[in-house]
Amino acid sequence: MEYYPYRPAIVIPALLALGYLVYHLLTPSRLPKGLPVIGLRTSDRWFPLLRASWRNTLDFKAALAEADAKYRDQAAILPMAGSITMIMLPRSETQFVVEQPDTVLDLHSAAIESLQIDYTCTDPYLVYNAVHTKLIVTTLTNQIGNLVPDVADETAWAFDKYWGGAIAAAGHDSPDDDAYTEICVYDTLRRVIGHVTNRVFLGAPLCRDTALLDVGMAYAQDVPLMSQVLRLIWEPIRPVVALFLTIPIRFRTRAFQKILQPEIEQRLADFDARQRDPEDKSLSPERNDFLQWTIKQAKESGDPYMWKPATLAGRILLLNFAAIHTSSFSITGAILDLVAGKQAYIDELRAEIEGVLAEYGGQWNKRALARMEKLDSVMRESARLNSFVTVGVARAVVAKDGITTPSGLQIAQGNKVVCHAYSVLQDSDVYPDAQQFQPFRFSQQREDESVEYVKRAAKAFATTSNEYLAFGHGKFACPGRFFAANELKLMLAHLIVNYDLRITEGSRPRNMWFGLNRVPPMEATIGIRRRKRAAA
Ligand code: HEM
Repeated sequence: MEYYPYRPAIVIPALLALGYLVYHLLTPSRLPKGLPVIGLRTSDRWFPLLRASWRNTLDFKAALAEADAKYRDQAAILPMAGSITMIMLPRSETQFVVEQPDTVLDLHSAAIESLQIDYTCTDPYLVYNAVHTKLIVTTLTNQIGNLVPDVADETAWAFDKYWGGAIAAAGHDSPDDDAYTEICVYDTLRRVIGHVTNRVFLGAPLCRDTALLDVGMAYAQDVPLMSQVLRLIWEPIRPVVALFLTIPIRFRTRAFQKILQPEIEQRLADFDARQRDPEDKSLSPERNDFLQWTIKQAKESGDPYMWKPATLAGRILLLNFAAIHTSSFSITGAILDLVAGKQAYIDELRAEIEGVLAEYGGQWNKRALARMEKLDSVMRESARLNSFVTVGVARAVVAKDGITTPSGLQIAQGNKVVCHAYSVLQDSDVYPDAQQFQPFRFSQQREDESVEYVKRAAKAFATTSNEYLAFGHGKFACPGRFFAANELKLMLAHLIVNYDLRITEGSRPRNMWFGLNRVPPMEATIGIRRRKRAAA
């Protein structure tokens, strides 16, 4: 009993707590002085920043409402537990942020910190040297048209597997059965998206390897979760704690690499053989998918590290991380919005899709998709209402001398700035009746011929602006957005033409908040049945 205070279970946490306090007292704050703090109450006399940060973390929606009500036109400090304290700039300065070069305000440094890449990525160099992003901007975006038949084929196959399969399993697949089958929107759609997106990343048959997709999805779930936990841990001990916390991530990365290894080795051997003899008829034709483009890019770099199977597989895993959750959230939101809307919306969409497709002989292609402006409008309107981006264009101040904003605020190196996104997307001065889902809001604006063409075209799903940060904005806006827009539109069109959705007008399950982000209700279910006389 007399040794009680010296027990390790007491001494170690006490020392850690003391170290934490000393470390913070000795580390000078880099935040600008005199800025108001979002989430702060006048009664907060002790640890005001800490208390504000917990308040904001527990109710980030309320923090954003306060930011919008009080600090629309002035900068404010936005503390969050487990995140570097952010500086939220006034709405008028979003354009200033997106115009800064990455030597001044950097997206990558912000993302590396936010996702704790040094711990959550088994090879952080893949992110520090993100050459796959260049391939998205160039090759993937240029190939969208050529990839449409593959995307259409995989979409049809995957919907048949998950939606058709659920209908059959419920015993409702006979032609005269009118009953609806209940399916979970997010769970089925993330699988459909996993197959379709990996058709483009890896080609068939690998894109149908459910073990590969499961590992990729689990990795994409682990990274945001673990990075959130890691950011809560005191920096000096974080590397040690991370060794244990990231075991599942290392396990999944290894499993992903192992599944891909034979394919990568075969492709590398074929690539070399083709280089030696381009006329070699014994080789199968060169594939047109992301893995193949990455191999070519790696070989052109001349650096053997770049074509190591682990490097190539690591890049595909990172792409799965960037593409699948974002796209799944987006289409889940759109389906839930449509189901909670009116049958007339679906009828109008079907008329557009079937009309345009008939003009192209029933064949999907990029031009046909571009002409489906109502479909495009539904995706943009749903992203406006449900975007996971709540504070946008997060950038780390990397310039040695910091930056001075247009309003004269001096922000030192090492800080992170963010801009208003959610409150703008939900602002009725910007989007009239902003709380309402108006599926054809943007297609109606595009029809208005009194407005010049460029401004009308700027209402397309993938077009970004200061008022529409769902894909970010400026030079570092999401590079995959043009591909995502095409893929998601094709999927939505496919399901609208081939399935009936049970409309539950006015009752849409609410989105959820996960730290800084908003995500769709992942358990939400809807009623579906195969449409009679399906046309596509
Ligand atoms: C609806 C689907 C998608 C949404 C809503 C979305 C959204 C975003 C956002 C908000 C950013 C950060 C931009 C910024 O901070 O300014 C981003 C970055 C990124 N996205 Fe997407 N994304 C989607 C689909 C995709 C797809 C399909 C790919 C890959 C093919 C992709 C690849 C990336 C990459 C690599 C980055 C980082 C860019 C960089 O490091 O410069 N995204 N995305």
